[in-house]
Amino acid sequence: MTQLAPRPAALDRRLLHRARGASVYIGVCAGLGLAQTACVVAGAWLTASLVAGAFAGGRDLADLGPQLTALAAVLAARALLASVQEAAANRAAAGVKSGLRRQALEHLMRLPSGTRGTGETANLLVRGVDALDAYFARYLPQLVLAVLVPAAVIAVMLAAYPPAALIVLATLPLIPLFGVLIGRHTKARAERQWASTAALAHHFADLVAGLPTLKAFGRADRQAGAIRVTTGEYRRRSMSLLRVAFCSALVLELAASLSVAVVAVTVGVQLVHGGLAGEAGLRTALLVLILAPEAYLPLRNAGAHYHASAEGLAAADKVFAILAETPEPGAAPAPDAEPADAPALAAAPHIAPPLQRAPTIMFRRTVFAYPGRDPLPELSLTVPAAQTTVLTARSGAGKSTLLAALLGFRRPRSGSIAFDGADLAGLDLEAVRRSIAWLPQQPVLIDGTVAENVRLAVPHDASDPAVAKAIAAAHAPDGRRRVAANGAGLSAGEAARVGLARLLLRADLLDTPVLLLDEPTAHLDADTEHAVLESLAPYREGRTVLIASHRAAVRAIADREVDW
Ligand SMILES: Nc1ncnc2c1ncn2[C@@H]1O[C@H](COP(=O)(O)OP(=O)(O)OP(=O)(O)O)[C@@H](O)[C@H]1O
Repeated sequence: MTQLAPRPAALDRRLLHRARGASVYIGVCAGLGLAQTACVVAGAWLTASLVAGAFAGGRDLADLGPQLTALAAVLAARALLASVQEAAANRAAAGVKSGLRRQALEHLMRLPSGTRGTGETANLLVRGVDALDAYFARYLPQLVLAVLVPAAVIAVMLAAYPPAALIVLATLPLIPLFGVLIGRHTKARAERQWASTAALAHHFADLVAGLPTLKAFGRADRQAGAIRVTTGEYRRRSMSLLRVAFCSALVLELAASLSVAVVAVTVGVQLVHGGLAGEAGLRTALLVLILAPEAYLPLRNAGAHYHASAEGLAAADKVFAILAETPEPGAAPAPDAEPADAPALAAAPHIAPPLQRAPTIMFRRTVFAYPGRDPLPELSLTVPAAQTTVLTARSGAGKSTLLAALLGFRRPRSGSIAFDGADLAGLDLEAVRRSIAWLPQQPVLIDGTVAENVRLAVPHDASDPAVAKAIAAAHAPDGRRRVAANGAGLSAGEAARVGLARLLLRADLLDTPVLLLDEPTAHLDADTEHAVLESLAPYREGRTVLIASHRAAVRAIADREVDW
């Protein structure tokens, strides 16, 4: 599992920079925050004037009518501003989240494949990024208010009753100070909690995929036990994070309440001793008493929401770690690459055109190695142009690895691969891939019809007759037949033929000079195998074809067989 990157600052610049519209949102927050601050001060002033006028000034309802109306208007404006704020926050959060997901997905497509867990990545981009709601919709607006409201309150208090302003000024820093101290403690817990969420997602994804096998071997109950352990760990860590969040809220609440109490006692003593006398004195005392809690409220809220947004920030960190990973050489630039990416793109290999004719493919002293495994034996091999070569090496010798390497999905540890003498490492991978039609050993099938699955073979939309032709040539099931995710609903042989139809459609529409087929007839009966190989014959003409197979019928069509 990748390590979490360092914790982002309270106001995460990368997040604001990466997310289009986020800076506009901060501007909107600031504007709304200013208006809300004005409402807070005006509301306090009007309430204090009304109460002081009624009790110390002896004014009746008719006298106080205009002020009452003004107070109602201020309260209504405050409620309206809060709902506008909420709407803007949700809109901004939705935009930022979809932007981050899009950037991460586009970047993931440019990274070497097979390097990260599916469950973990899906969890990060769905649940993790969703957790940013708390950051954008609740924390950021409170952060803006936490700057504006205390400043306004202190300014008003300085004018009305300076001792109260000094008390607020002295005690206010306690809130962020305690917040930071507790926040440091939260950091490690939030990271651990995120790690256990990721482990849980990974475990679930694996379990669901392998459930039939586990049931067949009577291991499903054991897995339930493993899930119990993982969920128990997740629950323990979530509770521990929540405990810190509750304690933090309590400490901040306590600090704020004590500070307000000090202000209240000071004002009360002045009222008793006549320091604040008459209607004006009562108005000042009430104004200070009403405003004092308002000074602490946004800071306390910002502290509380920071904990709620910690998970989203930890997830954003991981998304940035993905965005910082170096794309594979020759990967297409991101559609909206940031200006900062420009030098890296300028240094990308020369963009070569797709291979124009059937190439000779050469593996020169190539060694492949998987992490934690002994390297596969060194291999030198020439695949002649416009011929069909069948790889018959034993199972596990590295045939699929070889085919994947031609697509740039695996890179040799040493040695080289060349198309017509041009080293693959120096070619544009996108262009090379456009020149190849590939049938993997287990074609990935998506939820949809057979025809929709076949259409995936080409980047643009293929015509119905072209799809139908490919399906017929591959002897694949009817194009209208439904396929569930992962090919559920099709037999292994049918799934393989849908994969083959993809290869044929791609070869037809993109005129790819190279065909790579990994065990194309592994699940087929002799008659269907014969029919499929016959259909393949015209597509092999004038193309460099490389097939991994041990089947006698496939070997029979080979111009050349290679074993090692
Ligand atoms: N992702 C991976 N991680 C670790 N080892 C791998 C990975 N993929 C393949 N291997 C190992 O690399 C070796 C070659 O695998 P590969 O699938 O290329 O063989 P193959 O000749 O195609 O086998 P088969 O005929 O059974 O399909 C095997 O020992 C396999 O266990």
